[in-house]
Amino acid sequence: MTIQALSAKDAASLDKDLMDVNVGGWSLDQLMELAGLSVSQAVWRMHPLSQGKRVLVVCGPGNNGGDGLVAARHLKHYGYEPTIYYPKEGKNELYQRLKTQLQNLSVPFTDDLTSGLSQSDLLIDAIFGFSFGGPLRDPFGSIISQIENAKIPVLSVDAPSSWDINSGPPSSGPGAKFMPQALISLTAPKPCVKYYQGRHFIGGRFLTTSIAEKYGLVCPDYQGIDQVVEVFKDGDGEFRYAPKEESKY
Ligand SMILES: NC(=O)C1=CN([C@@H]2O[C@H](COP(=O)(O)OP(=O)(O)OC[C@H]3O[C@@H](n4cnc5c(N)ncnc54)[C@H](O)[C@@H]3O)[C@@H](O)[C@H]2O)[C@H](O)CC1
Ligand SMILES: [K+]
Repeated sequence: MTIQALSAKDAASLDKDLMDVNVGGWSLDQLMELAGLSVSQAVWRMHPLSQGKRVLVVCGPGNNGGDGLVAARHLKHYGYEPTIYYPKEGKNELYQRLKTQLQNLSVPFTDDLTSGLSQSDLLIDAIFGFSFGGPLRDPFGSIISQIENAKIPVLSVDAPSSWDINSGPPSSGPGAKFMPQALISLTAPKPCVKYYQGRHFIGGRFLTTSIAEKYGLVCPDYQGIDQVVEVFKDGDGEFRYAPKEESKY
């Protein structure tokens, strides 16, 4: 079965449905916890501890950044050594709580991206997700330039930051050459995945059949306790779930 993409507008609307007390019934904290847990499991799959424990988590000011903060906490418990680069901190209490949780685990925060990059084995791009709208405002142009030239693998959360959610990478400037090694789409891939080449996971195990049907989606075929499922591009460029017997999990 092919996997349908979710436009930026539909992703925001689906998010609202999930959090409607009479529709999905979820709170933002719950969704973010599951999203961040999925990100941490994608790291476990693509970059096991044996490939290096030092993970630089670059967080943006919105909920994409919140997913990164949650993922960092789980990674710390798995035995990784996360460091957070959070140049524009989100203002609401949820982000402050996530930050306190990390500080209580002695997870360091750095304001030096250059050193962070040189001292890490993997980077998590949790800068922007489905609410990104270009062009990049300061200080993110130079941050994206540094990340797209990074020598370490990158896992992007929900979308490669700086890419337009619907139309993909910018034609020039920061982000034009950005092609992360791995991507985890939350709930469903966004249309920009058409331009993406790399390892691709889906996570955010909170979709139900009725909400999926409303948006023309298929619930990902999660196996057992997994919070991620890997997807593959077939010869027609369509994304498909791995058949059950071929699942790596
Ligand atoms: N249902 C789900 O799948 C869930 C996904 N989650 C994650 O939430 C993000 C979307 O979060 P949101 O807060 O709406 O927005 P973003 O984090 O994408 O970004 C908003 C943030 O970025 C600033 N910004 C936007 N454009 C620019 C720009 N050109 N230059 C600089 N700054 C920009 C804007 O001002 C805001 O501050 C989704 O992708 C998932 O990762 C939830 O965690 C759970 C449910
Ligand atoms: K991102």
